[in-house]
Amino acid sequence: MANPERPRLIIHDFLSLDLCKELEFIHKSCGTVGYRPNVFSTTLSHLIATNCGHLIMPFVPIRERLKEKAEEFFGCEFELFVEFTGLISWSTGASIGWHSDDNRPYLKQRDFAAVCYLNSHGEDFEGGLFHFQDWQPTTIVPMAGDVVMYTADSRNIHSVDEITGGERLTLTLWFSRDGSHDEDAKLISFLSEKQLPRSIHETCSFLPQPASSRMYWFPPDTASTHESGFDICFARIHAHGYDLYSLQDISCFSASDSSNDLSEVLMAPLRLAREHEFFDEEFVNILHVLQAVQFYCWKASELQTSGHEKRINVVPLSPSQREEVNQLKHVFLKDERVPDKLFSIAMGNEHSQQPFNWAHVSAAVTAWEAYSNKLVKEMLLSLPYWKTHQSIFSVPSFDLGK
Ligand SMILES: O=C(O)CCC(=O)C(=O)O
Ligand SMILES: [Fe+2]
Repeated sequence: MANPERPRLIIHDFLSLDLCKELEFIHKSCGTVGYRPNVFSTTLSHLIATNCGHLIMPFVPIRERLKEKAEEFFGCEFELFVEFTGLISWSTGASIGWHSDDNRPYLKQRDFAAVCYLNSHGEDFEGGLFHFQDWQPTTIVPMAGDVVMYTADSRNIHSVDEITGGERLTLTLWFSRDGSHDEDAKLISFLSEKQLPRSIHETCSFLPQPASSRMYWFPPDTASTHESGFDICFARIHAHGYDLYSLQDISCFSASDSSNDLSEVLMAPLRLAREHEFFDEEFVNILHVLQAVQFYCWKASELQTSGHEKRINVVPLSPSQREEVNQLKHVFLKDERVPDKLFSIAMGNEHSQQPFNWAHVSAAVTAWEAYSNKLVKEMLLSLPYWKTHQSIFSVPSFDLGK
């Protein structure tokens, strides 16, 4: 029950499991380094920076529902503003001690928090329980679809236990009463500055572009060296059992040589390999590969039954190609055990448990293009309304001419 001294709210099943899965897809195909050790995040501005502004669309109705709920529950007679929206994943070893969410001078504008759990304790991860320091409930067991809302001040001191296995995922929002911290205005101006396609018919409008400097992860204790860091996209692709085959001559790169800009290789065309063969279709860069792989994981069960008949071209790797594949892996993953531990999918119920089939990967690429195209179209139609109102909202389909 509402306690005026400890204003907090727990709502079960606020988000559908389908939506949780879609947001998981977005995070795992776009996420970058987070704000704490072993934490990864996908902010809306990061999506725009990687030419994936269209992936904001699934967030729009949820942000509205959460804001409405916060205003209703916390009795705000006035409009709240969304100060931050992000997908945040916590891997093995991540935790946070007792704190309030406004506990830094630069966080004082935060008035309320909403944390939506997108996966479940005991199924997708171990550890990671949420605790309030006092008053009920003291412990919240994260379950997909549930939301916890609380004031960001010292009336709601809380902590998160260390994650001991798997990857815990949340959608986290902070709300502010201060309009100068409205995230929407910044996002709209960022979106407007980007070279957006003039129309959906412009080819490749949905192709992602890696933001190189932010896609590289370093373990907290060796932050200044390249020795045990790894590329996040590469690591996620690897965690699903794939390798990458570059069309570039990579013989000049070596794991210990940081004088070459290694990340260039991942910005260039790549092919997807698995065991002793590769799929002879070109992906424009590593983020393109990752989005296709994660889309396959998300939609695996539907793709299995859709009877996709497109001809696919799978080629055996020659011994020298196999060597190049291994060399590339060594450059970008270094010690494979570190990324495998952070992104282990052993606990998840992803497609690793279903028989692998290149035809389904091919079907996933086609389906991913259709999904992305649909969102690009919706975003392009919505943007003029967002600019006019300086607010990101679900434009009624009547206004969009649907
Ligand atoms: O993920 C959670 O349950 C809460 C995270 C948290 O306390 C924070 O990010 O400040
Ligand atoms: Fe917090």
